[in-house]
Amino acid sequence: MSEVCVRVAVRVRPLLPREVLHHHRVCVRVVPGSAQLMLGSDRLFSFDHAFGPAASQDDVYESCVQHLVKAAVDGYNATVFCYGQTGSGKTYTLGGRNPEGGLIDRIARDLFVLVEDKTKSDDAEKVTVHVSYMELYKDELRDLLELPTIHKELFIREDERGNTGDERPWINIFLVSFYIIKWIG
Ligand SMILES: Nc1ncnc2c1ncn2[C@@H]1O[C@H](COP(=O)(O)OP(=O)(O)OP(=O)(O)O)[C@@H](O)[C@H]1O
Repeated sequence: MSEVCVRVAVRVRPLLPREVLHHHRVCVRVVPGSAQLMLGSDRLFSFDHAFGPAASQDDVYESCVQHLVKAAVDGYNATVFCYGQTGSGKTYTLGGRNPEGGLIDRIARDLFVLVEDKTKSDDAEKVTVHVSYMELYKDELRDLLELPTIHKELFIREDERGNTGDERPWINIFLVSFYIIKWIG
């Protein structure tokens, strides 16, 4: 695995139909064959990965995320997060409401394949997968696995070992085991 702990990818989304209609123009472009982005004609920014408007969800997943799923199953901590201004494509990239699916779909698919492989190996241990799904919007925390709580005050707490999520019932945590989802909240 790479020695670098934090890697940054930039993704330029295509113009939306309404932007084309309003004659908006793209002002950034990926320098071909590089991980650099040119803003205007002379401002160059370097990243670990740079994806242009034609990049697919698979391109992003396979270059930036897939190896982290493997690492997580091998016992490493891994975090992937999207950051950007409103409308820049964070939800799209993660997988919200588009037929191609996104990172979350691909992570879930590969995670269970890897977990299943692991449980078949000779030194197999019991593997459990937990999932929580929350959104921090402005200063409000929303539990996306229990929409009726959307207007409740929710908190994230850490225990003495730095683990989050033990503060149930604040945030729902579901135990997921081989595609069977059981409520343990
Ligand atoms: N790579 C892409 N290819 C095609 N359409 C995209 C792409 N990225 C984003 N879009 C479209 O751009 C619009 C805005 O994207 P999205 O909702 O993902 O932004 P966001 O960063 O999550 O915004 P917000 O912070 O407001 O929730 C959506 O209509 C989405 O379908």
